[in-house]
Amino acid sequence: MEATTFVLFGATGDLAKRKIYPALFNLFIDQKLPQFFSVIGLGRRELSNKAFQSNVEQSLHMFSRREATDPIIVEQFLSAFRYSVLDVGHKEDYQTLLQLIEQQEQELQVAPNRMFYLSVGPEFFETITANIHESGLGSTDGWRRLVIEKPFGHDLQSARELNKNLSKAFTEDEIFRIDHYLGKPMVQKLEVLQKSNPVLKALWDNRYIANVQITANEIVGVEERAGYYDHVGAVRDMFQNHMLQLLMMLTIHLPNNSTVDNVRYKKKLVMDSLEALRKEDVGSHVIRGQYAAGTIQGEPVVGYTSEPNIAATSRNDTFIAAKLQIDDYFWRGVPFYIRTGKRMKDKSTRIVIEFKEPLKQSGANDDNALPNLLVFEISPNEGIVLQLNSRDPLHKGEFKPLNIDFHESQGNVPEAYENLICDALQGDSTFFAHWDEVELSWQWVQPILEAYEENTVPLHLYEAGTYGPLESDELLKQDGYHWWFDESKVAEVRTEVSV
Ligand SMILES: NC(=O)C1=CN([C@@H]2O[C@H](COP(=O)(O)OP(=O)(O)OC[C@H]3O[C@@H](n4cnc5c(N)ncnc54)[C@H](OP(=O)(O)O)[C@@H]3O)[C@@H](O)[C@H]2O)C=CC1
Ligand SMILES: O=C1O[C@H](COP(=O)(O)O)[C@@H](O)[C@H](O)[C@H]1O
Repeated sequence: MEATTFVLFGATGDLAKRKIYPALFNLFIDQKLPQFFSVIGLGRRELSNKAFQSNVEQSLHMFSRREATDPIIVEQFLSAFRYSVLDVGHKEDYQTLLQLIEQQEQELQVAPNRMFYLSVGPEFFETITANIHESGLGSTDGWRRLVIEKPFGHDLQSARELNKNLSKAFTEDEIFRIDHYLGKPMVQKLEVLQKSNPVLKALWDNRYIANVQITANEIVGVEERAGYYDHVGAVRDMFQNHMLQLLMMLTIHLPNNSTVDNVRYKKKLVMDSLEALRKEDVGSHVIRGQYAAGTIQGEPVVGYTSEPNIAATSRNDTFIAAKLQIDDYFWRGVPFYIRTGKRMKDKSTRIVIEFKEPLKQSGANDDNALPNLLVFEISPNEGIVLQLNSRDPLHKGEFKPLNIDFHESQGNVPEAYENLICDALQGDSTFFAHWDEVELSWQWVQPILEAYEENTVPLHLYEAGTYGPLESDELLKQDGYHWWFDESKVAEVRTEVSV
């Protein structure tokens, strides 16, 4: 891997501490960092290199999946870290930074490859990229890359504005937009599983698939993020980015030897084929929810509007469920149900593919036959389950579901940020969001944002510790389906199964 200077804006922040340093450490242990690799951390507060290194070390002890117990290894890792004071609006700080980077590149005699990682609030993105451009930091003989964190805009118009401004300093090929769901190992496997397994490939369309359910349930509430969350809600925080990315990754049809460009092109095709939602139809396709007080894992929790720093009158959404249709050759007629919410009963991110039931249609004695399901468990555990119908040896003539269940051992699974940072260092943008996808995603959700803004869609309260408003069940019920694996339904299925 080529020599790299990793320039980290926001080096004293939460994301750096919880995700970026642990990811770099794990990559270091796995020998996946370039031989010549240095990190320059930036922030407004004054810190010596030593104090910065000590903060980084602390974050490893708190958040790394691998223990940072060997002092020699930890010392080697930390020796790559330097700190420089930078206020994003102070042009002179960029000159100091440039001198520091050039001095290091010369001392080490390495190529001037620079990766600028913006782990700061989105309000700084434009100022920082403009200053990188003007200061000469971006004028390098080596490569330069920009890594940015979501949110990429607040709506369609602001996203376009942001992109226009970023494009003044970096080309699309140089911009790596992180969507951490694309770094999750199971999401990265979706592409390979589908394109490299004829058995799945053959079933991957509307002839065999009845419906698809994509769920990201969270137990946590708004936590300390009121200032951010109360302005974005579930639709912007999770749906526009992570959930639509999951939809794209699942539904693209790729050739065996697909390239980054294929993946991006096919994702764009999916988004282009999504049936547009008219503002007046949002009420019949989208369920908006907000959590009320309830009980989670035996503990009482307050409702959203009683959370610290949330106004008692807030109508912000903490839950969304939506029905989408892709109008293309492969998926026409297959409903995709997507939901995500905070303060739900359990933490689970999964995709369930429910297959059609030709047996039912043939009039066979199939009262206890369940549909075939293929389940991708994304988190907290990673696994794949295939539910088939088998013969019940005790009750001849009846079916007995059989689950083929593979779960990855958790210790072996790299964190999303490890995968993504490693890819960005190699210049591989397969698992980063291209501007086309981002723009089309905002375009699709824009009528929802407007309907919410105009309050033309009901806001359903749901008790914390449940699976969201009952209306979300109705969304599927009207098509003859139900959400799989909500706990009560699992119990139902298990009763049928446990003979
Ligand atoms: N935390 C998380 O889990 C996630 C965060 N994100 C995104 O990552 C980004 C960073 O979030 P997070 O780490 O939580 O934010 P924090 O508020 O914890 O950190 C912000 C960082 O920005 C620096 N900063 C603030 N103002 C300035 C300034 N004027 N000049 C220079 N540096 C400044 C701060 O350093 P100092 O005070 O020293 O100046 C600090 O290092 C955001 O875009 C967020 O949306 C995305 C997904 C998850
Ligand atoms: O991006 C975000 O994701 C987290 C959920 O991520 P996960 O990896 O734990 O599933 C969510 O809590 C947060 O609100 C959102 O900003």
